[in-house]
Amino acid sequence: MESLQLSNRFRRHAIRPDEAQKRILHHIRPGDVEQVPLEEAFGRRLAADVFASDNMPHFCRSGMDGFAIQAESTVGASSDQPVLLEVVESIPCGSTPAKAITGKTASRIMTGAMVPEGANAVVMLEIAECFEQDGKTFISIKKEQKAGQNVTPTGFELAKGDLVLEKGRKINTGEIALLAAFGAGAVHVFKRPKVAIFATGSELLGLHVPLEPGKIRNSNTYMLAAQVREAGGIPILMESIPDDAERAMEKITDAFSKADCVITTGGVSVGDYDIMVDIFAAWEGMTLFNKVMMRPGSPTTVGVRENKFLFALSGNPGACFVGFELFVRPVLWGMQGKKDVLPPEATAFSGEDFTKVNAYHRFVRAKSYIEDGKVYVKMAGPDQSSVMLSIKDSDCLMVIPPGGRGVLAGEKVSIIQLGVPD
Ligand SMILES: Nc1nc2c(c(=O)[nH]1)N[C@H]1C(S)=C(S)[C@@H](COP(=O)(O)OP(=O)(O)OC[C@H]3O[C@@H](n4cnc5c(N)ncnc54)[C@H](O)[C@@H]3O)O[C@H]1N2
Ligand code: MOO
Ligand SMILES: [Mg+2]
Repeated sequence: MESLQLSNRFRRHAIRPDEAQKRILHHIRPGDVEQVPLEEAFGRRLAADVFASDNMPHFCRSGMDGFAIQAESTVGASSDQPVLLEVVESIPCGSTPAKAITGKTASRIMTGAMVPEGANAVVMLEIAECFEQDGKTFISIKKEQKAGQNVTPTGFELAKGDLVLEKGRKINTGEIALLAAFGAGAVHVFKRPKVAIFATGSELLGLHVPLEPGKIRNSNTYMLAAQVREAGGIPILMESIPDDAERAMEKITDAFSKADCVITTGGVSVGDYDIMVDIFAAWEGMTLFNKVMMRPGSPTTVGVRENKFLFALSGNPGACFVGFELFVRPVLWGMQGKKDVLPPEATAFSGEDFTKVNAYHRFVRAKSYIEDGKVYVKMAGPDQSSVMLSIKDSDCLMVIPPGGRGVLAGEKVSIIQLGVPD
């Protein structure tokens, strides 16, 4: 990096939030791949498509405890004229039947066991009356049975070779079950991106010291670490940087060698001690944007250096939170191979008037609820950029377009969903 020119304050050019995201998307690259045991794969993202290695199920399977029969053998069966079938064997789970079924025979079968050749239905144990005669076992069936009943055909769920899970998909509970079923003891997944997090500001205190006048505890680092973790990354909590641009530059440069991307919070606006402005003026990376037409988080600045991102988020907790969701999450997702990386958008009905409009898009921390089968959203609390409290109560961001008169109660509003399972 070049030497700092502290007087060289950045000239700012505000761009729309969607344009800012577009610039970011252009630079996202999937990260490295590693192999992990299946039991450690939960929450990771697949680095390759997974195809069915066998039919699922790979044999025709009984869905009930009962008797495997040929449905046709029960044609005309009634209470007056029950059909009698000789029971020729008993098939437990895990074994292969020895005898084929004919129109005159049946086999005792357990749930999950392999249906014998010739059989196409299973009669539930409760329906078939069992009796012994001349040393042989018989069942009597008093009702016609349908072909296919209580039988799961081979390949009912998947055929061998079917695409089961796409590359980039998150391994959740259902995926784990499928991978185990296909014998994937180890899975290729994208590495979790390592994210160095710096707070900047001489007012910041550690968590274990008492408050002092004019100082606050550094909460953003921990909030961001939680967001990073939730987005699949590994947070590296760096020591806070005092308002000293030279030292900040050294520490940030050093962090680039250890982490896959770097986030800073604070010091990005136009204050005398807003050192991130000087960093972006002096660094060797490419600055993608240094102002976004959005509230909160308008001074958010993002750059790329050797394919690694530097996100300078606002110090105000509300703005820091929103900046992460709009700009950092897509990158962390993309590095883990996720296909759709922009935060999921939807529409809901506004549960209240929101008329605080300005020239920029507003991303309002909001809470959704369902009433009469419709999804409504309301502000999660005071929405100033400096407010922390409303973050914990928000499950979406209401998107209020610039200009106009805002959104009235009952009108449709765009929302960005937060924390949606993906
Ligand atoms: N004259 C102007 N002033 C401001 C403008 C502007 O355009 N002209 N922009 C405002 C906007 S919008 C925002 S957002 C903030 C951005 O501030 P910075 O990103 O420079 O952040 P700081 O100045 O460092 O701190 C702001 C605020 O946040 C608190 N903070 C900082 N770091 C943390 C942390 N790690 N944990 C918790 N809280 C933190 C800090 O103490 C300040 O209260 O600038 C406006 N000003
Ligand atoms: O853009 Mo700032 O983050 O509103 O206060
Ligand atoms: Mg500032």
